[in-house]
Amino acid sequence: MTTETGVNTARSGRVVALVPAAGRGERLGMNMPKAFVDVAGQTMIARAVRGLLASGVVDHVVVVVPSEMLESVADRLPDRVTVAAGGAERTDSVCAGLDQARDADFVLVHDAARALTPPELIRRVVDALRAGRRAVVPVLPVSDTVKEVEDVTVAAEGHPAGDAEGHVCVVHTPDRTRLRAVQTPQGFDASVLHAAYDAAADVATDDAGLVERIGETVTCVDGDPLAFKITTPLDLLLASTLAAQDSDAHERGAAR
Ligand SMILES: Nc1ccn([C@@H]2O[C@H](COP(=O)(O)OP(=O)(O)OP(=O)(O)O)[C@@H](O)[C@H]2O)c(=O)n1
Ligand SMILES: C[C@](O)(CO)[C@H](O)COP(=O)(O)O
Repeated sequence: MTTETGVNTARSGRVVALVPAAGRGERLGMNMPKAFVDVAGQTMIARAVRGLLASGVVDHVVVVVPSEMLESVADRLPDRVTVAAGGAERTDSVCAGLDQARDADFVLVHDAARALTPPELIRRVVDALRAGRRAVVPVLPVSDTVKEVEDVTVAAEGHPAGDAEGHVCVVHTPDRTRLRAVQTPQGFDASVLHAAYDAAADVATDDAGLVERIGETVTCVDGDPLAFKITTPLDLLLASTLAAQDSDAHERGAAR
């Protein structure tokens, strides 16, 4: 980035990516930690790490795995990748990774479950950090109408008595043009992420949520549909199909 006076303000510094991969994968229902599930010949965690390294903008990766898998993973790590033991909640796992990223100037936090994230998206996040943004999230417009709802069995007084049978009712329809679905990697100036985690009183569903709570501005860059989170069996089917198509296309290209 260049200012009006011609001074280059691009920020240099070491980029460390944390890959929380210690989740149980309850919604996927494969009876194994989700990050170790195969997607067309490679585990989710291997795909996520390869994408980060292929971006060319990440210096080091810390994968955060269930504690019982620490030793087996440590035995077969590629260069520039280290491992930490995760915790009960995603925020605990990110905290464990952050402890191993004390030398970072910029930190990316990237779900192993977003295994097909294109390297271009990772570069967009890092470019925004280097241009001076302190917290960056990739986002997509929301295509469904989203409702805020309330369980009327636990609602405040004023609802009709007949509603108190476990109905869920709509209380509000937010303006969809102001909503975005948020992906990863989320990128941060390291000092900002450390401050957010130091101040965190409870868990949040994403890292930028903790950064918002300390009053920092979070900047949006374009996300990518391929960075979807593999959460359910349908997501896994989609990811496996896309990844298999991609490797078929590579093989056809190599055979030409
Ligand atoms: N205690 C946890 C929980 C989640 N994660 C990681 O955070 C990312 C996003 O979480 P999610 O997709 O919800 O994974 P799970 O927690 O495994 O899924 P579920 O809620 O269905 O069990 C995943 O890469 C997951 O491995 C983690 O490192 N530690
Ligand atoms: C961090 C995240 O991927 C941003 O969309 C998401 O909030 C993780 O949520 P999950 O319930 O842990 O999958």
